[in-house]
Amino acid sequence: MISVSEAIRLIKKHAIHSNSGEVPLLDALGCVAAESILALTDTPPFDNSAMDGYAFSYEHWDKTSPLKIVGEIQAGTKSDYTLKTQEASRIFTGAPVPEGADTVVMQEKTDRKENLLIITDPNIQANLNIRPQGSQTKQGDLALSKDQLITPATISYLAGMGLDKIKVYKKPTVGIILTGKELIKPGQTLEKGKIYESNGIGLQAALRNLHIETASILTVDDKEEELVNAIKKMMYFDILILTGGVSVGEYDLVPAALEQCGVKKVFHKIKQKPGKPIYFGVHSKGIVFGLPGNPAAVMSSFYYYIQTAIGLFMKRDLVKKIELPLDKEYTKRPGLTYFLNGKTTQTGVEILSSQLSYMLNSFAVADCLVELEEDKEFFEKGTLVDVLKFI
Ligand SMILES: Nc1nc2c(c(=O)[nH]1)N[C@H]1C(S)=C(S)[C@@H](COP(=O)(O)OP(=O)(O)OC[C@H]3O[C@@H](n4cnc5c(N)ncnc54)[C@H](O)[C@@H]3O)O[C@H]1N2
Ligand code: MOO
Repeated sequence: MISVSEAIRLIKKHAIHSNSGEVPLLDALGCVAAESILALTDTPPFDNSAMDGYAFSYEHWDKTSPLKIVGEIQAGTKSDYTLKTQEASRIFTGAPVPEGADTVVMQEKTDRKENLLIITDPNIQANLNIRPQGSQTKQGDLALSKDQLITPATISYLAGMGLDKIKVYKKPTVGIILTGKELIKPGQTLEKGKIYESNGIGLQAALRNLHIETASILTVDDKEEELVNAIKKMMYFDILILTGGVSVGEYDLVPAALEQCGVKKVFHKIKQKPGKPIYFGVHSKGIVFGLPGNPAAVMSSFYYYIQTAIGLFMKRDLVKKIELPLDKEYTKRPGLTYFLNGKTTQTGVEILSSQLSYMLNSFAVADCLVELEEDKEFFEKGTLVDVLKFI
């Protein structure tokens, strides 16, 4: 059995590193830009109005007499006239400012009688309510730096500059194999000896949280031939995740089946709780995690180990730990690192009550994993501990 830190070191050594490629803008959500982007055009592309109101030339405005309204410009249209002295144009938010105008007054600050306009606010300033061409980004400016995380706002920003694709570090492809004769789908009637399969959807949800769609999920019986066939079908994924069948019983066939398929074991078993029998291996096209079947072990292994690997593909640090004081004292067995589900509070972190690896009732309401170091047994109230907040 190896330590948690050695397991992380080995995953970092063997996980296949980032691969970049162009993707449609929406698919870049949650990815990191693999190129810097220079603005192709000025944004905004033309001087336009920030308000619904009237455009006029402040410079030539005679405040003692009304302005004459000579036209109207809607957003999406353009004006074909140049305003002369003491002329104004009705204008709407986003519409191009007509030639000859340098200021827009919002309609609430005017009094209009037919086509005559009086500006009622004496404090109007020149250039008010005009959004100048290129005031956000000028053609050729650095619009986005390489290595920037793409958020919904980044996507909107880039689309606003006319981009529909971007080069990013690609998300890994992920396949899942669920093993166990006892598994039936939620929604079916439960027979004695069977349980509802829940790891598959849990892993899919955890992946979707990182904007990764699982390409394929297979459920197989604990039969070597079935398992080998399923593994062979799924070996083209960057990351293959199996659940169940990694312990020591006669029906724990995953490590042997992986070996038959040419997967090279990197480690099997970590000094930790839950998820002690976790398996990690490599083959020419990808990496393989064999997670124990217990649902809490699946979840904590995902957050800690699989997110580390996914982060390497995507050039993102997905396992960010913070230090928080324990709200209450805690005693554990020495010799194993504990990953406990917890809840962050105003003052620190609370370790939730039910922590056995077959139970998810407290994990279901947790917002973090608390990592308690291998060698220590007693943690007094206020001890600073590593906390991995869920994304
Ligand atoms: N003699 C020993 N027995 C066990 C040891 C050990 O060291 N010596 N380790 C225990 C620990 S710790 C764990 S964790 C489990 C891991 O067992 P497996 O990886 O072989 O997993 P299974 O036996 O197939 O399943 C464990 C548990 O999880 C349930 N399960 C499986 N798949 C699903 C699923 N998709 N959805 C929901 N629940 C699932 C399964 O029914 C079992 O109850 O081994 C201990 N034993
Ligand atoms: O490692 Mo197991 O997941 O404790 O039951």
